[in-house]
Amino acid sequence: MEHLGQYDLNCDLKNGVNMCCDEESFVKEINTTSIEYAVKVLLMDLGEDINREGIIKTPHRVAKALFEGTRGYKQSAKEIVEGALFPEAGVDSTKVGHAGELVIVRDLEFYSYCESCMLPFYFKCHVGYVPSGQRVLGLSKLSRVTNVFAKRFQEPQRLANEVCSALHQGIEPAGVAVVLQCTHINIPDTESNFFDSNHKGLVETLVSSGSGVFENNDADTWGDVFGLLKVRGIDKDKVHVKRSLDQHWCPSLSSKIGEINPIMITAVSSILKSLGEDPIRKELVGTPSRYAKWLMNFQYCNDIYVKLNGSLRSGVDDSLHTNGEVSFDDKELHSDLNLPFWSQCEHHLLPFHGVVHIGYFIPKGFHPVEKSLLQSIVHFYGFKLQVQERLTKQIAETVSPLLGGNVIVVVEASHTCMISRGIEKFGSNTSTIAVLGRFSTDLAARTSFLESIPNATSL
Ligand SMILES: Nc1nc2c(ncn2[C@@H]2O[C@H](COP(=O)(O)OP(=O)(O)OP(=O)(O)O)[C@@H](O)[C@H]2O)c(=O)[nH]1
Ligand SMILES: [Zn+2]
Repeated sequence: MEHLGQYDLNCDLKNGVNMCCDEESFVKEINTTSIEYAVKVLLMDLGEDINREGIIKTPHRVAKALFEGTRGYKQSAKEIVEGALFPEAGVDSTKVGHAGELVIVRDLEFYSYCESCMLPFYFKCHVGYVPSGQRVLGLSKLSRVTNVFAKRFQEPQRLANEVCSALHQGIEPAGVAVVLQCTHINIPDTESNFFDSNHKGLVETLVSSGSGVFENNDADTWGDVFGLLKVRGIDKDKVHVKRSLDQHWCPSLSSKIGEINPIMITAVSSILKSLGEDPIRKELVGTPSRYAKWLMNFQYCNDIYVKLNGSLRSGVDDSLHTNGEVSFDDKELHSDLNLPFWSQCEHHLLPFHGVVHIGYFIPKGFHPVEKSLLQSIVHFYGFKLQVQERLTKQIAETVSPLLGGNVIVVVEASHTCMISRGIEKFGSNTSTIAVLGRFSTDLAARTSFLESIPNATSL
């Protein structure tokens, strides 16, 4: 069990500005100039034209998103709790000092910012407490207090400790228990495991924190918590597991950084400072390099032949080009499904990721095109500053001459910019289609391809 850091409730009050205001007034309160300047430096270092249509407003959007995503630094957990404690006697309040029964709110969904790589990470929070002093807290405040600490640069264990400690100090209950299920995007290292089909696109971790009657991992009270979390597949052995120090949560901590332009590192450090963070705080020391390295994955490069070192031709069975002589009746529909991709939304510099499905006709008895070649093309267009419609079109236009001119490409993706901020629609995802040749006129062909796409479990 991690030691509960004595959370300093008063630090909030020093600069506690109630930032639960609407977006308009929020935007007026922040000064985005320095972050916008730093984002322009980063975009230029990626080889981008900062005046091009899709990204001219990106520096402002990124600044706004970062301020929104870290507004917890300016919010006060103490104020949220103070106004929402209600008198309520427990069932057996005659027994002196009876603590009362567990109250737990489950399945609260949030995004926080990873302090190691500055990418948003998703977490599901289950937070409970055992009331004492015949008072209960307004249920929504358990979520609001969690959000104060979520909207910061965080690491899962510290996040759980801070939520637990702030609630304990605010409610003065018999004890608080917090369990977080955290998920972090994990893109392949564009050098090493680019095509590793076992690559896990998301990494997960489970953490907990307890105070008072939950201070001890083996306390009976944890039994009640896990009794109510069992239905979510969460049990004690998975949560109260001792993690070795080198078991990194953030995938960027286990990948080599290599050469990073110091100008980019300075720009990212200035972004952290503008957000009120301290870039020399030990957990943040390597973060500017790691974030710059992430961005370098999406460097501007338009020469697919260079990038795919000429393999565009070698993986193709030339007979696919004898389309003229082979009638469509002698062709069969071929589907290459679930080609993973990761990309970066050019509007917010936030990842969107998912799968690409490619359909085309091949003469009966001929070999389909190497899947790895199609995967290279998908990665080539994915690892750019993109919008999903353009990505879909570029893939279709590039594979079409290789696949005989009749292609359909479907991209299914989840956009971090629509889930972790702005409209915050958890679980939403976007599908886009591009069709060329026969697929643009033949509904039956499109339908039979779309029917071959498996139900996306989670994107
Ligand atoms: N068509 C399309 N839009 C995208 C894609 N990725 C992000 N966007 C959208 O880009 C738009 C940018 O809109 P703006 O109003 O300039 O920026 P914003 O204020 O951050 O927008 P919100 O996300 O609505 O808060 C948003 O509506 C995003 O959803 C994409 O791949 N395709
Ligand atoms: Zn991270």
